[in-house]
Amino acid sequence: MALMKVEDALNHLLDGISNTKVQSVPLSEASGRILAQDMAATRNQPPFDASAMDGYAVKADNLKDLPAKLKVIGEVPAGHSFAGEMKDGEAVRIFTGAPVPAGADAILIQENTERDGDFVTALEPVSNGKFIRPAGLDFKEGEVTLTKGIHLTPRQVALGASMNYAEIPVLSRPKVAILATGDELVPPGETPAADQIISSNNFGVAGQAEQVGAETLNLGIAKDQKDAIAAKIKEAQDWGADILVTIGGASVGDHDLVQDVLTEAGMDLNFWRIAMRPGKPLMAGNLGSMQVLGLPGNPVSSMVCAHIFLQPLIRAMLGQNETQPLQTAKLAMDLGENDQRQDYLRARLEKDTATGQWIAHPFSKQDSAMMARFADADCLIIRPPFAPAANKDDSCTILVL
Ligand SMILES: Nc1nc2c(c(=O)[nH]1)N[C@H]1C(S)=C(S)[C@@H](COP(=O)(O)OP(=O)(O)OC[C@H]3O[C@@H](n4cnc5c(N)ncnc54)[C@H](O)[C@@H]3O)O[C@H]1N2
Ligand code: MOO
Repeated sequence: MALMKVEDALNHLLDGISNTKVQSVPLSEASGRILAQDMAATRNQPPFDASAMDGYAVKADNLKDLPAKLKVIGEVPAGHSFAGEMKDGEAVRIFTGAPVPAGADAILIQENTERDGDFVTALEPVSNGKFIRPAGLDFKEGEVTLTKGIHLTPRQVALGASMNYAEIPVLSRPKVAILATGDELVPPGETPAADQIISSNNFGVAGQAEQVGAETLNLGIAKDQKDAIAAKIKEAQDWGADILVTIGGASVGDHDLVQDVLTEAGMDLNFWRIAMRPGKPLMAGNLGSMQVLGLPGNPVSSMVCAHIFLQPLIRAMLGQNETQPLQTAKLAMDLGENDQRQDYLRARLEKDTATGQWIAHPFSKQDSAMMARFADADCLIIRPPFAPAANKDDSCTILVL
């Protein structure tokens, strides 16, 4: 079977993906979510002409000849209104956020006054409208201030609150169930037998899924037995997974059963085996409405495939279709010519202090089982299939991790 190009596989995977599942969440849970509908203000903000300062509501014309003595006819704190109308020669004591009394057209800050009993003397002039926030200054009723599809930041959540929404309609988080497979695996914290290792990939993959907005379910570890794997697939379906991610058992060995079990359960295979390194045995398919992504078991392979395939899939389900931005760096060493598989070389980044450019140092060992090296990497150097040999200082394409 020929290997499929990464780009073609990604196009197949993302073709027709969307998510129309919408839920309402309280404001306290809205930050970081994707807004599912336009949101219009249900009121003006401020809802009235409001004082921006602590001082006196005045008529600006009364302050032409200074000092000007005005009679203080009342007081209006925030949350209260002044009943009645102010006339020439009068002032109302006012505080920040309070509605401006009828008849007043400016706020004189208290620092520019002298108070004496029921009278206040203005020491400075004030222009018409000074320190008054007109009704609707911030936003007006009916105005769409939050548009569908945005990634809600804390600022936008605060805006939603000030528009008087207690809940916000957001796209549901894609549900990603993650299954590790293999007789050799035990969960972290247990005592493995001499021939066993610790299952680690599922935690890294879950973290990557959550990073881009998914909800995850750790299905644990299935032994290399068909019925054990089948039971876990059923568990994913019962949970309502949008995506089932399997880890391991994707290759061609006698104990690589995952694809067989999925096929027996009714999966339509989308693609299998990609021209990439690491990640060659990657598989994708559909089991009913559930997307299935079969990641290779080697720890670095599963993590790189999650970057290149799982994260874009989740993001597409959240309507976020732009691709991960790639950058360029200078190579710190010569590289030989590449074969048919697109290479993702683990590398450390260093900043050239003279030019400000990134310099990428590929690790000398690139074994896809070496998680400690991968954890230390800053980027992946992407080398297309059949890339010619490259020299130190040549430009290279990197994906910053
Ligand atoms: N004859 C061939 N053999 C292999 C090929 C091939 O094309 N022909 N491909 C190789 C490549 S490339 C990869 S990658 C691996 C992937 O194989 P599987 O997806 O079947 O993975 P496993 O065999 O189950 O495991 C590989 C390796 O990773 C460890 N592993 C698995 N799951 C976990 C986990 N959850 N946490 C930590 N480590 C895990 C497992 O113990 C193995 O050491 O196949 C090559 N073989
Ligand atoms: O290409 Mo496989 O994904 O090691 O290491």
